Amino acid sequence: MTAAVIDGKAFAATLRARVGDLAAAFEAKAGRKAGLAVVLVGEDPASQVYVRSKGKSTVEAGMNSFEYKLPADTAEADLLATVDQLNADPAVDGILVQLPLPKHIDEQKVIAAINPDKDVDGFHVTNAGRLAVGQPGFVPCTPLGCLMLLKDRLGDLSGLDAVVIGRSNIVGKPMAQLLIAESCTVTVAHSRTKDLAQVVKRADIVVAAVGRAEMVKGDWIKPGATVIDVGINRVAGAEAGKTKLVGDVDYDSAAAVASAITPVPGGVGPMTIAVLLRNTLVAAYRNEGLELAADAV
Ligand SMILES: NC(=O)C1=CN([C@@H]2O[C@H](COP(=O)(O)OP(=O)(O)OC[C@H]3O[C@@H](n4cnc5c(N)ncnc54)[C@H](OP(=O)(O)O)[C@@H]3O)[C@@H](O)[C@H]2O)C=CC1
Ligand SMILES: Nc1nc(=O)c2c([nH]1)NC[C@@H]1CN(c3ccc(C(=O)N[C@@H](CCC(=O)O)C(=O)O)cc3)C=[N+]21
Repeated sequence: MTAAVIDGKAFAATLRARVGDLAAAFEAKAGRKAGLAVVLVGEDPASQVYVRSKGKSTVEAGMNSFEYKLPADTAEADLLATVDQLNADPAVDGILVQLPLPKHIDEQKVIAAINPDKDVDGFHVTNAGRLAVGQPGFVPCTPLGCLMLLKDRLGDLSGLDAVVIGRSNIVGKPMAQLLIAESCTVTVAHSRTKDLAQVVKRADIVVAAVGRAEMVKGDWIKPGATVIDVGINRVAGAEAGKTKLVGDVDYDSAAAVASAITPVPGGVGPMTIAVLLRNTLVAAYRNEGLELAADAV
């Protein structure tokens, strides 16, 4: 079998277009644009690329982008003051503080400072709790993007065996919550999991969010399974001095057995940004007390 390629880039473009239409409708009703503030502390080149890309997509979708670039030695108190200022700013509907933060800053403290109703990353404990108990709130962008791709491909997920590899607060755990809510039978694997290959072999759905280049091999995959590769790993390329992006899944061997698979790049990554815009739009409607149909976007 040669797996179908799940085109996250194309799906994300469609989602961004829908968000753009609704952002224009929001502006007409509210008399202002929806706004996303992105805060970057330090000069990590990969983070700078993401932040630039987020800013560009935000403006393209007809929303305001407010970028805050703070030096790497910014004091925690000053970052918390910036978050407070954004919490109080009515032009800002969504706040994203790019992670990871420099070592001297307590990430949990910063996330806790964000108003949960502006927490478009869905990282605040209030939103994690809402997801866990099935209340409306903000869901982290990457796992929600993965779920959209899965539902688009498979329709009803109920009764399917899903294995999530990784248990981080930003990807693995919320991904597992979403799949439980879809009535999958969910296994969460991590670095202490025994016989990972055998665990993965059971799965109709494999979500790999490990951070280890090409770790998941084709012979771990059940024939016909759907594989979602969240990993973004920069490795040495074929040409000397050049690098390339690879996922957490060994693409060629997995594509030979899976029925469908996301590529890296062009899979989950573009979905993350599109869902961020979607969450910002939803935040804007809620913050203005305007109706937005649950299935609008
Ligand atoms: N496409 C996108 O938009 C995004 C991509 N990413 C990418 O997704 C990947 C995961 O990110 P994130 O969740 O933040 O990473 P973390 O490092 O926070 O978590 C990695 C998880 O993988 C587990 N793990 C590590 N090694 C192994 C192993 N050998 N076998 C089994 N499990 C293992 C860890 O287990 P333990 O808990 O036991 O340590 C941990 O739970 C990264 O490649 C990241 O770049 C992340 C966010 C967005
Ligand atoms: N508060 C916070 N929220 C995040 O959502 C967040 C974060 N911090 N820190 C870093 C991770 C990582 N992340 C990605 C977003 C887009 C791509 C993406 O668009 N990737 C392209 C390739 C881009 C390239 O070529 O480098 C793709 O996969 O096709 C990847 C990774 C969001 N993150």
